[in-house]
Amino acid sequence: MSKNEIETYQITKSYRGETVVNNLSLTIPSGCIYGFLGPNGAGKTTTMRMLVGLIKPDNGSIHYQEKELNDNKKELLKNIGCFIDIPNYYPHLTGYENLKYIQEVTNQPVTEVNRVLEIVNLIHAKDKKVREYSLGMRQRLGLAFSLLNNPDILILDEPTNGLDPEGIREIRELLIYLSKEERKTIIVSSHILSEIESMATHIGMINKGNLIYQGSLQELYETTTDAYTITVDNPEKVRQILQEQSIPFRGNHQIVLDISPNEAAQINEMLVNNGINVYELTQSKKTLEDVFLSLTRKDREIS
Ligand SMILES: Nc1ncnc2c1ncn2[C@@H]1O[C@H](COP(=O)(O)OP(=O)(O)OP(=O)(O)O)[C@@H](O)[C@H]1O
Repeated sequence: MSKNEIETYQITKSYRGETVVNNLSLTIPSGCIYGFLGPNGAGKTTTMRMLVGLIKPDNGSIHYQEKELNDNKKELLKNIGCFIDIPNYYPHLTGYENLKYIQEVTNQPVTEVNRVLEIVNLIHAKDKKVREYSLGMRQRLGLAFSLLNNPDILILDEPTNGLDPEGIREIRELLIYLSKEERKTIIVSSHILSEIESMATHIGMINKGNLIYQGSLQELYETTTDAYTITVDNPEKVRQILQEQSIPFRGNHQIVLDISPNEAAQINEMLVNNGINVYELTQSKKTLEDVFLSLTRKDREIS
């Protein structure tokens, strides 16, 4: 198996002269959970529609294990399960009957229906009519659709949208299970950053159709600094020392520095050597939300 399951090369899509996905090159390693992040209207759904062949890029190409999507559509799509918008269910039919319909149309073994209902934890509700399902149950039924035929790749557009914390937790645990136990490669989009943070191994962030970050979650944390708040006996003198040393800081009432743990130790020592009593040096880890906002801010400054 190739190291990268999915690669896009500079894909672009415009609607009525407006570019909504711009030269986007994504690299999605095999077996990862790739959190695809971006604010509303960033181009996530459009990208995912291109990934599953629902729409074609105007430029660029999409490859699954080095095979071009357009040239091998039938073969490749068999191995991709997707959840882009909640499927149109037959509300008067049960969950089981809805899945059975698709199973028959797509000519899959009948055992697939119970298998996927078990995975998404709907087996107990399989004989309930879909119109009686909660939103969370409908979302999970949508995931069951994507799991029919046991694809290696799952492309899921905001599967936690509109769910309560319990529903979100269930989907998160399900995706972690599918990744770890069933070795699936999963692309999952969201604008709930903390959600993605708790399950993704890799991150792609887009803003206005442009890629602003891509890499492992680990790398993202390593390349970003933490915020340190310092409490001292003489804040005025500390501000003066920091200015003299050209060390940037922020905060009106408190002194906050965006620095690495090593730099924090050095600054602490330097302040003590200057006769300052340092009462407290508190580290607050940046959340993905902080990182995202600072990256989009940078992107805005550039554009
Ligand atoms: N079929 C279409 N025709 C015209 N414009 C479109 C079409 N599909 C998407 N757009 C526009 O493309 C932009 C990106 O939309 P897209 O749905 O891909 O973003 P998104 O990141 O998924 O946003 P959200 O989180 O709100 O779902 C939006 O400005 C949207 O209005």
